[in-house]
Amino acid sequence: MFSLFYGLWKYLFSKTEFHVLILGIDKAGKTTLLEKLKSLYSNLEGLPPDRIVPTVGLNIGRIEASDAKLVFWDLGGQIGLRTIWEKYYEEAHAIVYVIDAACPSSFEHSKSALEKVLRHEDLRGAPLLILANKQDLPGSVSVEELARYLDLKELDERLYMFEAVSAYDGMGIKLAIEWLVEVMERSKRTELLRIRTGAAGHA
Ligand SMILES: Nc1nc2c(ncn2[C@@H]2O[C@H](COP(=O)(O)OP(=O)(O)OP(=O)(O)O)[C@@H](O)[C@H]2O)c(=O)[nH]1
Ligand SMILES: [Mg+2]
Repeated sequence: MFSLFYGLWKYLFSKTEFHVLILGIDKAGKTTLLEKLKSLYSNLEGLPPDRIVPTVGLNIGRIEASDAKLVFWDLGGQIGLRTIWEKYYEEAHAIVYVIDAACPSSFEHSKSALEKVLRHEDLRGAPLLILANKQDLPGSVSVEELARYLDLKELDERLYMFEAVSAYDGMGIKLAIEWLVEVMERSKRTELLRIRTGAAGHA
């Protein structure tokens, strides 16, 4: 009986922990973004950009933002590492897709990798935040231009937003995270994941 009430209490009052996948092709700036998030939202000082190396495994970052707990999973974007991405899809509440907005020659590649992500059944209904990163660099394109380049057709009813950011100076990041928390809180996918974890917890 106690465990039933405790389960209900936890369900109603504890903060949901949201799992957010940071994806994008190599060198887009995913790990630099993760480190910036740590600096902006926690007492931890994130690694400076010159200490960050290409990701091979998984980097994890935990922050609290807009009264929610967020766990970020940052994966390697090199082509041979992308098969690992899908192992994390099922448990992800949302996707942050990072694009190097200062490198138009990589847009086609970024677009096809993103389309593949969006087609995956395990990510159905997951809100999508597309970040046009490296806005501190001259020549970086705006979100409008990037959206035109990508011309995504697979969005259906998915909640999504484009945001111009810089993982170096932090531009746009807080706005983007605010949006992310808000949509994760009201997305049907969050409800489904909550039911699934609840059911697993009581099995
Ligand atoms: N100017 C500028 N450079 C950036 C920014 N974000 C990342 N970079 C640089 O871009 C390069 C790649 O950054 P990473 O964070 O390692 O990229 P990644 O997406 O994690 O790459 P993989 O781990 O290989 O998938 C590094 O030289 C970073 O310093 C940014 O906002 N502005
Ligand atoms: Mg990385």
